[in-house]
Amino acid sequence: MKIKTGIGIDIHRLEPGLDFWLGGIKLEHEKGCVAHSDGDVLIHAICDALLGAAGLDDIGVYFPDTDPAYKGIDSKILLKKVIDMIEDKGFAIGNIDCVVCLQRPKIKMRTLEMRECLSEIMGIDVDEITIKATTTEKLGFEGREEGVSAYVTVLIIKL
Ligand SMILES: Nc1ccn([C@@H]2O[C@H](COP(=O)(O)O)[C@@H](O)[C@H]2O)c(=O)n1
Ligand SMILES: C[C@@]1(CO)OP(=O)(O)OP(=O)(O)OC[C@H]1O
Repeated sequence: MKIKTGIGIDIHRLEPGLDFWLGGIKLEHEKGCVAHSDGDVLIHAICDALLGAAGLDDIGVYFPDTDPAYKGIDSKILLKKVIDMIEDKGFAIGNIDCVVCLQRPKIKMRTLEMRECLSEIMGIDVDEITIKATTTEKLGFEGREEGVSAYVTVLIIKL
């Protein structure tokens, strides 16, 4: 049995008047992520962690932000494509651990919904996905509510 780990980080700018997609669900907030896709920073970090663990390249290589095909795309579609890619290489997901750095809004009451959504796409038990949230105590770009960052580690297994 071969075990591999991966890490993924993504950051997006927050601006007023945009939808705020996070972990596959839409949050109620006056700002949303500036992006080529729907800007789901958590899903993008999960994709990069999975791709890295499987020895593949990063999300922007497979889904370039210059390609009109991905304009406004639902990041859940990209995640499904990444799952297919790692499964094609013979890997199964062990667990995924995530941290979101976001000053506002509070998201902890919605993380179960995110985990359920992601577990359905990834075909893994909801307990294998953990999502933590932290403000940055008003420090840095997250603290100034200029942006949001997500940090993800994964473990994948080749039987
Ligand atoms: N966007 C956020 C940020 C934090 N939380 C929850 O609040 C707790 C306290 O946050 P600190 O930044 O003071 O550590 C944190 O542990 C999260 O449970 C949140 O829900 N949404
Ligand atoms: C998802 C992709 C593709 O639409 O674009 P963005 O939504 O801008 O997101 P980012 O995390 O900057 O890069 C990955 C991309 O190539």
